Amino acid sequence: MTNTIGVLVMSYGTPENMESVEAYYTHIRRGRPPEPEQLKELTDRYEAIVGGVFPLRENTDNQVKALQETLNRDERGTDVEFRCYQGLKHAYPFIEDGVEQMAKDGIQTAIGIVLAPHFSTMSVGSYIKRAREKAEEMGVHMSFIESYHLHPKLIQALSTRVSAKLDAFEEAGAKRGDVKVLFSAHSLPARIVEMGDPYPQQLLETSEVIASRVGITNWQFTWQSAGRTAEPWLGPDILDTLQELSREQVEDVLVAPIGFVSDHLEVLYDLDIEAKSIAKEIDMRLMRIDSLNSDPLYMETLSDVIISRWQQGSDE
Ligand SMILES: CC1=C(CCC(=O)O)c2cc3nc(cc4[nH]c(cc5[nH]c(cc1n2)c(C)c5CCC(=O)O)c(CCC(=O)O)c4C)C(CCC(=O)O)=C3C
Ligand SMILES: [Fe+2]
Repeated sequence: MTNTIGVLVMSYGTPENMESVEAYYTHIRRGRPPEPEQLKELTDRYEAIVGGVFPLRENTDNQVKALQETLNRDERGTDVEFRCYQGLKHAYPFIEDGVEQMAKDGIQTAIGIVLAPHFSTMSVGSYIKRAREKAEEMGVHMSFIESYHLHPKLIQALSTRVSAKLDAFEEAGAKRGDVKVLFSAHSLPARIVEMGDPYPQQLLETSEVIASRVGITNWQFTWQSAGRTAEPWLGPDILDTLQELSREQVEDVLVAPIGFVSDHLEVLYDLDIEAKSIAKEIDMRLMRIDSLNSDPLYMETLSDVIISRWQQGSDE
C-alpha cells in the first residue's frame, strides 16, 4: 500500500483580488483595519504592478505543483507518495487550513517547509509555530525544515542568475568588475539582532558563497521593504544605499534579492518601480536578477531537503 506523506508548503500569501486587499492588510495588522490612506497606499502599489494581477498567488501555485511533481519523481522506487498542501500566513488557505486538510485526507505524517530560504523567528519561525500547534491539535505528526540557504542547487541557481545579468551589463558596455552587486532581503525590526536571530548571518552567508562562486568582490548586502512602523528596522535600506553609491560615483548596480524566491510586490514594486525610479533620477543603471519562481534547481533544492528529512524520520 502506498504511504502518503503530506508536505505543507508555507508562504506569506497575497490577496486574491483588489477587493480582498483590505482583509489581507487587516490580517497582517493582527486584526486592526488599516487607516484609509494606508489602504490606498497598498492598493496603489498593487495596481501599479500590472493592473490588479496578483503574481505571487499564481507563482506560488505553480511552485507547489512543480514541487509535488519533483518530489514524486525524485523519491524513485519507494512506495511513498508526497502530497503538497499550501498554508499561507495572511491569506486563504491559511497555515491552519492546510494542516486541517491534511488531517481530513487521512495524512498522519507530514513535513513543513517555507518558500523562503533564511530562518528568522519573526518569519519562518512564526509559520512553523502556527503549523506545529495545529498539527498537535489534529494529531498529525509533523517535522519542519528551518532553512536551506546554502543548499548547493539553490546557490547554483542564484549564481547563474547573477552571472547572466553581469553578462547583460557587459553587453550594455559596462566593465564587469565595475558593476556593484547588491544582495538584498526583506528588512525586519532591528530588535531581532539582540534576540540572537540567525537571519542576518544566514543572508550574509548566502551572499558570500554566491560572490565567491561567481568570482565577484565588488558587492555588498543591503535591506529592502522595511515596514512602516515606529520601531527601528534593519538598515541600510536599498534606497539609501543607491544614493550612497551614487555619491561614490558608482554607475552600474545589479540587485540580487536573495531573500525572495518569486515575483511579488517586494520585487515587482519595491525594486522594479521604486528603486528603479530612484536609479533613474540619479542616472544609475540598475538591473535585478530574475526571480527563481519554478526553476527546476529551486524545486530540486526543496525536494532534496524534504526527502532527506523524510529519510531521517523513517530511520528513527
Ligand atoms: C521577512 C519577511 C518576508 C520574507 C520572507 C517570507 O516570504 O516570508 C516577507 C515577504 C512578503 N511580504 C509581503 C507583503 C507584505 N508584508 C507586509 C508587512 C511586513 N512584512 C514583514 C516581513 C516579511 N515579509 C513584516 C515583519 C511586516 C510588518 C507586519 C508583520 O509583522 O507582518 C505588508 C504590509 C504593508 C507594508 O508594510 O508594506 C505587506 C503587504 C509579501 C506578498 C506580496 C505580494 O502580495 O505580492 C511577501 C512575499
Ligand atoms: Fe512582508
